[in-house]
Amino acid sequence: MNPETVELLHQGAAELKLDLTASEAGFVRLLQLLQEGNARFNLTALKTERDIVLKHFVDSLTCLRGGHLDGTLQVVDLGTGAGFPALPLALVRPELQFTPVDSTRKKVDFVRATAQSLGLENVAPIAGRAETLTRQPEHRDQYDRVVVRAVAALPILAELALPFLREGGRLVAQKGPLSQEELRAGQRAAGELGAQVVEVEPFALPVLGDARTLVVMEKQRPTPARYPRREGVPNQQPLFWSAK
Ligand SMILES: C[S@@+](CC[C@H](N)C(=O)[O-])C[C@H]1O[C@@H](n2cnc3c(N)ncnc32)[C@H](O)[C@@H]1O
Repeated sequence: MNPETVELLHQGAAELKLDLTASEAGFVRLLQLLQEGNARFNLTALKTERDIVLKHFVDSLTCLRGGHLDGTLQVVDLGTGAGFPALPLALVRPELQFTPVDSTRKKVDFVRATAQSLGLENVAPIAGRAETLTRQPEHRDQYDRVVVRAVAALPILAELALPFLREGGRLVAQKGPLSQEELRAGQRAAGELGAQVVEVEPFALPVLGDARTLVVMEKQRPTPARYPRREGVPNQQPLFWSAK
């Protein structure tokens, strides 16, 4: 990582009130592993150091806003792709135990190998679809948090994520700008699935200023057994949402 990019990483983190001195070497290595992975198979559309550092690393760290990930927690990263937001969060929060989930085995293999290479013992990825994993007793109602970035519209996320959570657990969804329609559908879906939207916080991505929204849902009752519907249905027929 060139010195200007290292500086941007620290500048972005400082806007989030994070000190990355202890984890800087991990981020430098993560960038290298991502670029090597990209050369072998197309892992992420972002290729430049600056884009990866600001739009993957710093963007992932914004999930820490609001303190929803404070403590010793079991956290699913739903639709982790190449490991976002789980890998940057795991680098700065060793007390969080991450289960990154993705339906694409190739991506999960990359995240596992990368976590091993970084010496991250708090990352244990699994391959599978949320609709199927949350039908398994070892994954349903088990986790304290689900984090998610860039996977689907809110009502779809609610159906895929809330079944992972224990009562009192929270879904922390990092989104772009949010329409009133999507928010309303998300609120109705949350209610249907046993949860409530407890926070909607618009903010600007550090350094770049791009619009982001952190949406937090808290699970208050068990999710009805009929959810999630079978694989693909939450995306094809989102609850309370036709604008997709
Ligand atoms: C656009 S990528 C986002 C990756 C990553 N979260 C990020 O922010 O860079 C969405 C990922 O979600 C995964 N995904 C979508 N639906 C899923 C489901 N139902 N269960 C598990 N993974 C899913 C896809 O395979 C894909 O890797």
